[in-house]
Amino acid sequence: MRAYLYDNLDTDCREPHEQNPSVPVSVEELEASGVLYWRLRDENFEDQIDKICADRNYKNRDQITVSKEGLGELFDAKIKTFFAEHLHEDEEIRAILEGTGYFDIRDKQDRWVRIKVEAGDLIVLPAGIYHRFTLDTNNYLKAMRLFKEDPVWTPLNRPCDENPYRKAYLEAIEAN
Ligand SMILES: CSCCC(=O)/C(O)=C/O
Ligand SMILES: [Fe+2]
Repeated sequence: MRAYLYDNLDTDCREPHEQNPSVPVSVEELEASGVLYWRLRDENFEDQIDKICADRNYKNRDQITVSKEGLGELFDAKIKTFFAEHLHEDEEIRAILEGTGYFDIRDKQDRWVRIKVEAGDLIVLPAGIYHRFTLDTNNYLKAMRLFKEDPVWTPLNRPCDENPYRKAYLEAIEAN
């Protein structure tokens, strides 16, 4: 995982969009925005996932392959939905199994922070954070999705600042 400020250029979102010079964002700075990150080791990948699930009460899991082959005729629509700035009323928890991609999150100052993920990365985006996702130019990512009960992945597109989960998120990071 590597995180940095996004350059905000209006070109292909699958390009890196790293500023020049780059402005790196640390795991601690991501945590200040409520984003959690783990690096999972190959040797005991499953054990580490199981432990995080037990600690954080994630009871269920499934997998998604974000690629033309994996999503078939839904591919174009899904890619568009993923990259529209949105929030969810539950955490978005993804363990990357194969491939690469970018999660962009809005930090406390409402700047886009780009998080490059690859196999072995586990990321938790809190409920209420504005974010988006895109593949990179490799056009392939396979992820495990973890959730507590039933998944609540309905994307609520910005603006939805009156949403109670948005308000709770802002209060939580201010208190942080
Ligand atoms: C990498 S999983 C697909 C992206 C997704 O589920 C989502 O909600 C993006 O914000
Ligand atoms: Fe999302």
